[in-house]
Amino acid sequence: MALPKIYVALDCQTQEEADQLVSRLPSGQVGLKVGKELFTSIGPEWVRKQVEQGFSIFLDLKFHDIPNTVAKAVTSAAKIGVDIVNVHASGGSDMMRAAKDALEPFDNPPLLIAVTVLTSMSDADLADIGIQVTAEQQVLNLAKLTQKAGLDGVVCSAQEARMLKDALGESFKLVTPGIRPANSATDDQKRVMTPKEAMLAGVDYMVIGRPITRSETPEETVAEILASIGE
Ligand SMILES: O=c1ccn([C@@H]2O[C@H](COP(=O)(O)O)[C@@H](O)[C@H]2O)c(=O)[nH]1
Repeated sequence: MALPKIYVALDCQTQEEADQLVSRLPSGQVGLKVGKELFTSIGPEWVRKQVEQGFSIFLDLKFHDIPNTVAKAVTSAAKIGVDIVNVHASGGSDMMRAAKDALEPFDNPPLLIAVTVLTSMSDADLADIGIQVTAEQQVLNLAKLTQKAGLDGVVCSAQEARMLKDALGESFKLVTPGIRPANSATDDQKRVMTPKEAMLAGVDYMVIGRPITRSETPEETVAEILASIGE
């Protein structure tokens, strides 16, 4: 079954807040992205419950560790029944291959995606950590490494989407946070695009958090965003 185009980032602290938000989202039209904040607060049981209720889940824990540890972590994620799980591409080829191999025994494994350069980082931020190429070049380098390791795609900014589709093919999946409807605050995101621009650039799945979760009327904001991308 096709996965939803938009995953709502449920960045909150408590089960009550998460339940309240989920109750205002149209199931079947959007997926849920569970990241470090919520997962560390309330754990896998709540995520399993959302899977049982029919939500598609992107478990965004960005595993980055030695190959054995990451392989075991993605196995645990697949057992929860999530549709997308991710690792950091900068963990290297051996780590990414170990994660991919760990998903082999599953009949219906999640998409395995690698984070390239966080959408909150600019060229200057990369220079600060000793990376002397542009964010765009580093995204391309890590995306090539990811594809060679056999993963399904990458997390990147929608700004890099067209370049990656041209270089790596249409079937290589692109998952893009840093999505901001026109006139929304960019917050801590530095490489951003609107939902419509992202769709035109060829993005497969968009992650949108605060523009929806901070809205007084999240259901209406989701409806407006879906309409803007023709969904
Ligand atoms: O490069 C990345 C990787 C992950 N994220 C996550 O996506 C959401 C974005 O939330 P917004 O409120 O729409 O900014 C958040 O959960 C991040 O952890 C990312 O932003 N960039």
